[in-house]
Amino acid sequence: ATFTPLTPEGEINLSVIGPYIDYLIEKQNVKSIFVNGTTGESVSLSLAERKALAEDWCHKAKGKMDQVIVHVGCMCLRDSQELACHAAQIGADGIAVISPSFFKPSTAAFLREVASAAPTLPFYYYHLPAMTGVNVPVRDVLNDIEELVPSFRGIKFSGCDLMDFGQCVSKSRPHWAVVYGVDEQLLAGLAMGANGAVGSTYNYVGSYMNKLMTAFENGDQLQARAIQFKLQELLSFAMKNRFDVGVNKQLMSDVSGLSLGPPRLPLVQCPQDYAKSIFQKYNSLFQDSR
Ligand SMILES: CC(=O)N[C@@H]([C@@H](O)[C@H](O)[C@H](O)CO)[C@@H](O)CC(=O)C(=O)O
Repeated sequence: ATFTPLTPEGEINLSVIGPYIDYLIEKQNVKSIFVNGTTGESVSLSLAERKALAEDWCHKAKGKMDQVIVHVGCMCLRDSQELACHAAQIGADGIAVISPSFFKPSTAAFLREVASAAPTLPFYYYHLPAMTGVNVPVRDVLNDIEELVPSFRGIKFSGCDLMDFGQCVSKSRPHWAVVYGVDEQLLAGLAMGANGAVGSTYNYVGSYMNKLMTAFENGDQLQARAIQFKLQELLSFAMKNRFDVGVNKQLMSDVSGLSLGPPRLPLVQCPQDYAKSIFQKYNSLFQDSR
């Protein structure tokens, strides 16, 4: 899940996107990206900014990355449809939609209507209950979902309810992706059957977490756990203080050397002292990961 590069003045900074893609591929072994999601501060961006970013990510990742999934969720159905239609025009590999969260849905009709604006694009439902407050079990959303949304191809599950996640895996079809999005417990998601991962921390621990996935596939639980525990140690250090997109983005800038800029209000920039201490913690845990 990519961060959105901003200039120090807070404007979107497209000049960073090319080097950012190269960094992810070369240093983190990350082959696919999820843009304009939570990490990308999509809810703080205008439609015009989201379109410009999506276009640039798709254009610059072409021939380099396997997939660019564009998140098009908005509070307003018409806005989501406009972004979905735009994603199809710019050659995105798929779209994802988070549930609207002010007026909370009781059916999957919103998903159906967004998907219908880009019927040829693979469609993913993005579940993030801690942020949206939409706690409808995803296993229920999946009932007859392909009749409702013929382009449905999977779930990005960023919740902690592993029973619900397991039920999604159990109900999934072979052509779906069921990817897990709580990085600090990816191993549990893999044990439950996740066939991929999307998350913010893979920006700077991607190569490491790829090793976790390989260890898991090889049945090396001790190695997989050791890697998971390191990420947990970094995040529990950060969460004791503050760990939001502002802090996360600063850490990525420090690790990668890319100038990702500040977050946009209402998020605020990470204080310098704190940025230093979290970067030190990162280096003490992951110095061999870059
Ligand atoms: C709430 C939140 O931001 N969750 C992150 C996680 O990667 C999260 O930052 C990580 O697990 C640390 O808690 C992702 O699930 C979000 C994500 O993939 C996105 O940017 O759309």
